[in-house]
Amino acid sequence: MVKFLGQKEAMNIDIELFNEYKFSVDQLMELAGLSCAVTIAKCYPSDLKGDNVLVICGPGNNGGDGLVCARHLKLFGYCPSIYYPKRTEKPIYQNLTTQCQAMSIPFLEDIPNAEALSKNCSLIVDALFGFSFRPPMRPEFVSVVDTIKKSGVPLCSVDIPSGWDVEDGPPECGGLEPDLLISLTAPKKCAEKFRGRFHYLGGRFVPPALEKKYGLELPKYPGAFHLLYDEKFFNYTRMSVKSFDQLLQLIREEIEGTDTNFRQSIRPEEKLMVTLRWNAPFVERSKNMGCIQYRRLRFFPTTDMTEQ
Ligand SMILES: NC(=O)C1=CN([C@@H]2O[C@H](COP(=O)(O)OP(=O)(O)OC[C@H]3O[C@@H](n4cnc5c(N)ncnc54)[C@H](O)[C@@H]3O)[C@@H](O)[C@H]2O)[C@@H](O)CC1
Ligand SMILES: [K+]
Repeated sequence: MVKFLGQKEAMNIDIELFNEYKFSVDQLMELAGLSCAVTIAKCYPSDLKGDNVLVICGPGNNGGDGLVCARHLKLFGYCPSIYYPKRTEKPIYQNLTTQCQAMSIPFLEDIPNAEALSKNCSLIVDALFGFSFRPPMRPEFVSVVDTIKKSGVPLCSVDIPSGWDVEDGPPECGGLEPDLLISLTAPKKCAEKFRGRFHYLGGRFVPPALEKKYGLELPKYPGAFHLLYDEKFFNYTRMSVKSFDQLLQLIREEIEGTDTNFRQSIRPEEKLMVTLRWNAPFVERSKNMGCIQYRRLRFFPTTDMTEQ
C-alpha cells in the first residue's frame, strides 16, 4: 500500500535525494514542475487552452515548482501569469524567474480580487507552500489564501494544499479545497483528507533503494508516463486508490498465485482490478446510518470507503 509520508520523513527523503543520490535542486524541480503542467493539461484539457491560469508561487521550493510549471504550461498553449509575492535572492529562483520572463509570462504586482479572478481566470495553481509549511500561516499570506478561496476558481495544489498542516490536513476554519492535488515524490499524510476530483502523483525520480528504505511502495508508473492515479480509476472501480490499496492489503495473500517456470501468475493488483471493474456497474451505494452497502461485491469495504 502506497505510503503517506509524515513531514519529517518527507524532509529526510528530500535531503537524501540531494546528499546520497546527488540530484540537484534544479533537476528535481524541473521534473516536479513538468509533471504538474502535464497533469493540468490532462485534467483540464481543451476548454482551458488559451485561457488564463494564475500560478501563485511561494518563497520556497514549492514556489519553484510553480515557476517551472508556469513555463511548461505556456509551452502547452495555456496563458499563465504568475503572482510571486515574496521573492528570494537565491540564484535558482532568479534563474527560474528570468526563464519565465523570457517566455513573456507576466508577473503580477498584486493578486487580482476574487471577483476579477472568478471572471477572468480558469484555473489557479497553488504553489505557495509545500511540505516545509508549519501552521499557523503568517499574516502576509492569509489574504492571498482568502482571495483564492473566495474566487471559487478551480484550484490545483502542488504537493500540499497551502495552509494545510502537512500531516493533519485542513485548518479548522476550512482552508483551501483543491479540485486537483498533485503529490510529489509520495503523498503526504494530509492527502488522506483530500476531497477533490483528481489526485495525481508526480515527480518520477525516486531511486528503488530509496523507495525500499522508506517503504514507499509507489505504484508503478506505466511506460513513459510522468503521472500516476488516473481520474478514470474511480469510475472503473467505484473507489479511491487509497481504498483500493487497503482492500488489496486485506485480501492479497488469499488471491496471490505462484509463478512457475512456464508462466507468471496474474498479479493480485490485476485480479482485484478486473473483479472491481466487472462489479462496478452493479455497485449500489447507500449511505444508511453512515455505512455503505455494496451489491454483488463480495469484499467488505473498510470504513474509509465512506469518503467516496
Ligand atoms: N523530493 C522532494 O522532496 C522535492 C520537493 N520539491 C518541492 O519542494 C517543496 C518543499 O520545499 P521547501 O522545503 O523549500 O519548503 P516550502 O516550499 O514548503 O516552504 C518553505 C517556505 O515557506 C515558509 N513558511 C513555512 N511556514 C510558514 C508559515 N506558517 N507562514 C508563512 N510562511 C511559511 C518558510 O519560511 C519558507 O520560506 C515540496 O513540497 C515540493 O513542492 C520539488 O521541487 C522537487 C522534489
Ligand atoms: K502548495
